Amino acid sequence: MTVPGLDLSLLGWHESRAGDLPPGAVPARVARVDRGAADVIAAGGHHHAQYAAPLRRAAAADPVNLPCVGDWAALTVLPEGRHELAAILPRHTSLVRGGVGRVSRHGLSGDSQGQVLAANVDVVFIAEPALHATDFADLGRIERLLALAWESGAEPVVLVTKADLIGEHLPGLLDDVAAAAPGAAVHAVCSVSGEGVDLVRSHLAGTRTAVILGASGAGKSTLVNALAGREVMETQQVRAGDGRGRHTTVHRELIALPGGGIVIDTPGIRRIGMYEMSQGVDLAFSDIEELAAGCRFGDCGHAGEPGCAVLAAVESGELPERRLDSWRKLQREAAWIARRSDARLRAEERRRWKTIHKSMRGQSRP
Ligand SMILES: Nc1nc2c(ncn2[C@@H]2O[C@H](COP(=O)(O)OP(=O)(O)OP(=O)(O)O)[C@@H](O)[C@H]2O)c(=O)[nH]1
Ligand SMILES: [Zn+2]
Repeated sequence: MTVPGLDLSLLGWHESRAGDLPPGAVPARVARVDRGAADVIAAGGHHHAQYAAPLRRAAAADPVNLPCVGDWAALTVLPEGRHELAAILPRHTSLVRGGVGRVSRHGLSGDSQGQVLAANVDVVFIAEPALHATDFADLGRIERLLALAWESGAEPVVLVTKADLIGEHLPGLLDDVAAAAPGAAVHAVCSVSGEGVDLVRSHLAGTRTAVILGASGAGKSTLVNALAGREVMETQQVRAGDGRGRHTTVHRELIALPGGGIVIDTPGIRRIGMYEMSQGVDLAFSDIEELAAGCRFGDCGHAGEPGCAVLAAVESGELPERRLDSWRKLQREAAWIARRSDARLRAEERRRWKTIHKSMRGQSRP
């Protein structure tokens, strides 16, 4: 008897990961997470799987260990037929958001440490409309999202969406965007006419996984639909226990595109808050880092010191002053986030020592 199986390589599975699986487990990709459980896709089909005890313990110790969309997991079947996630396989990349101080009832993310929003992402698309309201694309927002993208370890690609809206100004805008995005590809896209959609698709070749970041109204959903060639919100036939069909509407957060490639689209990624991004900021502003190497003083603050190559580049017009300001702002933001997580670590350390001291005092009492 053959069980019709899904080809997991279409979801980005590589046999090289098989060695990470514990014995008796099969690979499954996390399509959506709930408290304490996840919807996963395995070769045998879709399953709703609870987290096994060791996974719950690891997640309680550090929420970074919580399964997230895009994770590859080890799936096991319990004797009573229930599915369980035994472990998360090592992540190649992760989009991490700094702690939000949320206390969950089940203690799975009961402190304010980092939270992984998506894992094993190869490409981060940054969608910025060519025109929004009355203004052109916001270069500062592109730079900020680029810093987050670089930090994740994935390849950043900037998409200037709604390219149809600015006509002859497009080439000039693309030049400005390219200058704000050193090291990243920049494409113009119009999801309505389909122009540029193939360029977007080319970054997904070989079943790569992407996320799309961008402000509300940037055209993310329209682009996903253009890539998928259909409405992604779909009505799916689900077999109920009594064998009769029933209809449910599922919004999948992990979308396998018909032409190959996977797009992760979650509300959490859409609402971008604070992430750790100090390394990402350095990478997003590699042009300024390079210029700074030419400053006379190694610790130059680029604030009027003699022999400052960065200010000289602003003076000559090589570096837009806007970009220097944007860099300063993001560096301050990154430092603030880093300080905050340091303070959190110190507070935790203090708590731990307090507990240890308490128990030691208890022991030394006669
Ligand atoms: N002219 C033009 N309009 C577009 C294009 N792409 C999207 N739009 C329109 O822009 C609006 C917002 O698009 P969405 O795809 O919903 O934006 P989104 O980024 O998913 O927004 P959120 O769901 O709020 O995050 C819609 O009215 C779209 O029809 C485009 O290429 N050209
Ligand atoms: Zn300098």
